[in-house]
Amino acid sequence: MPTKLAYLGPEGTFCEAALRILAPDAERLPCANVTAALDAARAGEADGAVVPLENSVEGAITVTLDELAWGEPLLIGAELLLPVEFALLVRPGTDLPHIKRVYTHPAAITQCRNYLARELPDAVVVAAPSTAAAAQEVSSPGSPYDAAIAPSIAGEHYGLAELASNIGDRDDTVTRFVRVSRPGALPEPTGADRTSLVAFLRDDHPGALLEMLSEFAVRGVNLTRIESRPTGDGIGRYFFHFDAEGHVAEARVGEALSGLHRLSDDVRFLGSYPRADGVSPELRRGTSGPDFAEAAGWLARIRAGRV
Ligand SMILES: O=C(O)C(=O)Cc1ccccc1
Repeated sequence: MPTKLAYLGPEGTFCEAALRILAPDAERLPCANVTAALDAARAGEADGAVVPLENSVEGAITVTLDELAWGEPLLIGAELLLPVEFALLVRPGTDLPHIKRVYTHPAAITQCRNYLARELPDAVVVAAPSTAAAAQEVSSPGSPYDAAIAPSIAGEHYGLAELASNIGDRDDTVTRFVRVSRPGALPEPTGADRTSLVAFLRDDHPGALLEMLSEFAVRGVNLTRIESRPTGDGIGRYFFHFDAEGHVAEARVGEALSGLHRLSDDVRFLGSYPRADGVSPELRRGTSGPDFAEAAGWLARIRAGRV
């Protein structure tokens, strides 16, 4: 039976492009937003979902971080780094001076800031559920929007003209997408893996975050992302997202996570999965699997009085 994956639709989003690379044979279920895509995976309407997690210019896609932290647990099983290029798409015949209202996903607004300031300084820019949703809307005859910022492919799909190409502030922008599914067996360690988790503070005190970070530091686990997100319980209340190098099956990562578990209110494991860039961690002396095994053997010996 082919896999069915939900994603941030409609057809023509960057998310769809990511899904096609991550799972070329999967059946695709376009959803109106990230929450709907993850809920489809949670409810079993799909076997999983592909959603954007962060991009190299603007940072986190916070809706994804928050969705993964709350609600029914989902596990990340794969990631993909997708270069993103933005096009300015219009109904055929529209030219630049006639563009008063631009529609696109918030991540595209922040990544095309210079172009918008330079070429369309007076245009109102409105947030859309996705880039392709914006293109689809602009293609409808009575649309209040004059242009969409979206991938070129969305322009082709919805019959729009490409008025300007590659309008991102940087031409090396990359978005990280993840494939998530309901909890099950983890991918095997590959030697170049990433582990994602969220941790909730037990109590607020000086050094609380430092204590969490120390659990990684003392075991030689490098972090690749750390994010604080509000818990919603009032100003100043935060929880933390971590991406760490390595797989939970490895001693140094596993022990860091159990250390974190001991001092946190709650730790939600979000998965261990192969890194898209294939980079293996540089292990510091004394932090390899055999080092941990040797130390455990030593401890067992001295506990048995064999000194
Ligand atoms: O709206 C899309 O096409 C997405 O997949 C989300 C997004 C938007 C802008 C940059 C990267 C991802």
